[in-house]
Amino acid sequence: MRAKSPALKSLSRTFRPFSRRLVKAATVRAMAANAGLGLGPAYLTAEQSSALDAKLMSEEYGYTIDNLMELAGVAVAHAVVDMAPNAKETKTLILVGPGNNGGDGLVAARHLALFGYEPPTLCIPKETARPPFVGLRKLCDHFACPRTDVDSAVSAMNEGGYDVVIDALFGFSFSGAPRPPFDKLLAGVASAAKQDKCRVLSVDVPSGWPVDGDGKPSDDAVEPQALISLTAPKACAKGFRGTHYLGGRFVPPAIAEEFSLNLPTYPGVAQICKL
Ligand SMILES: NC(=O)C1=CN([C@@H]2O[C@H](COP(=O)(O)OP(=O)(O)OC[C@H]3O[C@@H](n4cnc5c(N)ncnc54)[C@H](O)[C@@H]3O)[C@@H](O)[C@H]2O)[C@@H](O)CC1
Ligand SMILES: [K+]
Repeated sequence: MRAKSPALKSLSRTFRPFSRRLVKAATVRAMAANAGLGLGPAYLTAEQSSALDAKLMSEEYGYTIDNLMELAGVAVAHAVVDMAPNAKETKTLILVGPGNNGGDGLVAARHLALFGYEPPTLCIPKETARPPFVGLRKLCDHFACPRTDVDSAVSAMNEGGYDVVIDALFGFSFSGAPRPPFDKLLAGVASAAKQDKCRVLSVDVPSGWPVDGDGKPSDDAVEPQALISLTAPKACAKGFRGTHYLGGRFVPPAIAEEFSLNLPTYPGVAQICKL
């Protein structure tokens, strides 16, 4: 090893405390990020979200959609408990979409009924005829969740008939302009939220918002009071100013690292945390 010159020795003596402090600061920043205290989690694009989804359900990791949907849905139910803890006096409507986002809503309905809430009313404009949706709807019937149609749901939301509306219409696979009959339902929930007729909790993505966009696309789009991001928040939620929950406490550490998720630490045994 080459010997240090006296000048270099003196320089390194002078700067050692600072470099130690810098290293320490970097460590603290990383820890703070991991604990969700400072830098916050990564915001995923639609493409990254679906790659992450595929990884979780790959042969290597072994999750099934039923596993993930159950944990996502139970987290949604926990977010409702946080928003409206008075179970007996909370009337809930769940807008159920045709994909997995809708499946999360169906799971949440059952858990809310199990938690002692009045069984949530379901508005399912399009019944997806394959597993796990068929079974999830059957279970909701066994938990006495009533059904409503699009027109009745729109009127009731705008007349203050529900305290909480869960928007489980579309998640990270939504694209383009909403097609009928979802367009009418989205316009209905957006106007009810705007007039404070109910509190809207959106699941994973506020339905109708472009997933990779930078927020609410137009004045007519729904602006939910609360959002529960699943696994990790999506790009469109970066500027979200309402109550922002994170759920989906199922990510193996290696996947969190591979996707640089920077997830916060969930407190204790909680299924959700606030971002
Ligand atoms: N790994 C995860 O993070 C997990 C994600 N889950 C949920 O799964 C969601 C993604 O599910 P999917 O990939 O099934 O997709 P989505 O539930 O986002 O929606 C796909 C459905 O919406 C329809 N659609 C798309 N754009 C439309 C438009 N403009 N008008 C009308 N219909 C339209 C499609 O035809 C398809 O039927 C996530 O957002 C999350 O809620 C959970 O179920 C499980 C775990
Ligand atoms: K949604």
